[in-house]
Amino acid sequence: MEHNREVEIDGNSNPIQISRLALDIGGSLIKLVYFSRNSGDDEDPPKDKVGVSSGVNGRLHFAMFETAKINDCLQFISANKLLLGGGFQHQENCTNGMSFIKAVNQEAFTYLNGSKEFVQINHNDLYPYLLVNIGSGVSMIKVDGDGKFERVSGTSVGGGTFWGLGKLLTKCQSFDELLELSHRGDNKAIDTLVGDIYGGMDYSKIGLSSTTIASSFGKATSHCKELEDYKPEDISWSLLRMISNNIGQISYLNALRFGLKRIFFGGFFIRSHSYTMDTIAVAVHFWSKGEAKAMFLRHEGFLGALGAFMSYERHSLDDLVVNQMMPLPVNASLGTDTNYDPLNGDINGTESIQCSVYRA
Ligand SMILES: Nc1ncnc2c1ncn2[C@@H]1O[C@H](COP(=O)(O)OP(=O)(O)O)[C@@H](O)[C@H]1O
Ligand SMILES: CC(C)(COP(=O)(O)O)[C@@H](O)C(=O)NCCC(=O)O
Repeated sequence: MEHNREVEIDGNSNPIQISRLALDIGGSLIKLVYFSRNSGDDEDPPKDKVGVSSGVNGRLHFAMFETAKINDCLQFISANKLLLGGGFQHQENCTNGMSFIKAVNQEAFTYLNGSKEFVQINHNDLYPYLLVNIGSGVSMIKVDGDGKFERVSGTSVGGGTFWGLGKLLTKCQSFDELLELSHRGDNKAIDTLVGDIYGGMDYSKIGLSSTTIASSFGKATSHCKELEDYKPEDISWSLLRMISNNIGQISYLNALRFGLKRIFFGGFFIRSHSYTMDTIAVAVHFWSKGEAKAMFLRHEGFLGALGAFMSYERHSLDDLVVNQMMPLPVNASLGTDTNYDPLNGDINGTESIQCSVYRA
């Protein structure tokens, strides 16, 4: 079922036609992806002599809401006249969403020593890979080809654990606040390091440096300290490292199990956060001795919604072409922020990119 509505949301009172909307309702967050075609562009574009359509030009929009505040989402859909139709979330959609990386440039990247390096995906050399979706919990999916996948593992220690434990331990009121705290944290105050056990020295015999975490939260066992004696920023940083490290390690073990060299990490837990990506990338590099690579995605949190979007009955997986990978924030405050860097910024649910949709 398709819905086309005239709606004015472009700030210039130009009508924007919303052609299709996909929704992924997760344990923590609702993700929305919708396409608005340029005013004047025909929903049924002409075909050439051999039947190839010229495509519909428009923008692909991304939006995110907390699942607990589903009414805000419904209000957004209603206010913007985005009528719900067709999108629904299930495991398959996560892997369908991965075909987005084939449609766009500068979507997948590696993260090492604090810098992103975008990787041009070679379609003939994409499979097999491990997809690790870090949402409320974590799912690990071995992907062997288009539509060929198997859930091989998972762990309940995921994004919900970080946010849930972090909220209890730091009294933070939002996920963003908790993440922000971690920037100022020092895990030495809470984690027991190898050096704490071995008199400040590396344990070179077994290849562990003095700064390696020997026991996450190990110092919190101290009898003379209570929760109030620890800084919330140190707790946040230790928690983030513990969870990211653990996911990195389990991911590597699963990659090893199936001989996979490439691991893509998705899910809204990552939020393009430098410490999170760095910890995961270092864990994969460390455990695989450099054999396996951690890859991240610019639209990491939207794989399920993109999968639903790309599963539309009348649109095959290959019919989305992002012809200009220049994201423009739809959010007015971001739009006027001259420091906003679309390739490095966190897509916090408000972004749109130029694209064309082709009929299969
Ligand atoms: N604004 C936010 N509010 C709550 N959680 C957030 C937010 N931004 C990122 N997260 C993280 O993202 C996780 C949810 O990721 P997501 O991929 O949307 O999974 P789900 O489909 O289970 O909702 C949360 O558990 C939390 O760690
Ligand atoms: C149940 C889920 C697939 C739901 O996905 P989510 O909403 O967390 O993105 C996921 O939370 C999960 O795989 N949890 C780990 C379960 C386990 O293997 O132990």
